Amino acid sequence: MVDAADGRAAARALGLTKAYGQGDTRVVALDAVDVVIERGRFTAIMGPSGSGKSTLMHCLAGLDTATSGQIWIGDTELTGLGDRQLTRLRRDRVGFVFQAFNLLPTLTAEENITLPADIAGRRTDPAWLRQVVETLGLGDRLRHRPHELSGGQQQRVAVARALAARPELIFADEPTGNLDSRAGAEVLGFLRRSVDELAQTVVMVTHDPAAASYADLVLFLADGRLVDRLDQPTADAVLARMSGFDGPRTS
Ligand SMILES: Nc1ncnc2c1ncn2[C@@H]1O[C@H](COP(=O)(O)OP(=O)(O)OP(=O)(O)O)[C@@H](O)[C@H]1O
Repeated sequence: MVDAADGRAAARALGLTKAYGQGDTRVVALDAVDVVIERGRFTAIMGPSGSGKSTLMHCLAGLDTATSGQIWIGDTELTGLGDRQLTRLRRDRVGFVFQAFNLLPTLTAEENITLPADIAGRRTDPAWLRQVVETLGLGDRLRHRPHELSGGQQQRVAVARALAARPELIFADEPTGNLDSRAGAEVLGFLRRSVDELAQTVVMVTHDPAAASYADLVLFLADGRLVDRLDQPTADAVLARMSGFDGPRTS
């Protein structure tokens, strides 16, 4: 295991606590979480509904701020950064894939992939883009608009968009939630390849043990705490661990 000072950490948190609301309505979504996300690995975050998975991802990605504790991406401490600095950090160093593909319908696949860089006034490295497109099997789909693509292909475009700027970290929140199991498996296979062949770092929140089995490591949350981890997970082993926690979601 890597400790918080290790250079292999793509992101890390120490004593990360996140509370919402005040007084009687106060909810502690994360309770003093220490976590290390290793570079060049595929990490899945699992746990029952309400256990804090999305909150953890949002805090690590700089989309939400901590109530207390510290968070780093690489060597940059997020806690203490202002909104503008956080926005720049997310834009330059983090890629996102969500359950909804969030593609612009009037743009081609290629235009969607390069849109974030275009908006930031930056050129996407053509050699890298070619490699991403090839790895994701999108070479013959670049001129298509989203409605001409299957759900799985649209999500692959969204993954390519997240990879285009060569981010230090990709966060994926239920990336297969809108896909049937075959298309979901395909997208997960491509996320896996982006780690194995493009040396990317992926953190994925999922409810699905089969999806988690594509990861190198599964972190389990329950009631806002990290309660377990599983290396080289299989779907069966993930399911067995899940059944040990409070009220795992079956849907
Ligand atoms: N903006 C918010 N305001 C108040 N409470 C919140 C907010 N966001 C999350 N919570 C609460 O924090 C806790 C953790 O929520 P979170 O969304 O991180 O869980 P999760 O594990 O991602 O759940 P799910 O699997 O259902 O998406 C829950 O009790 C939730 O109700």
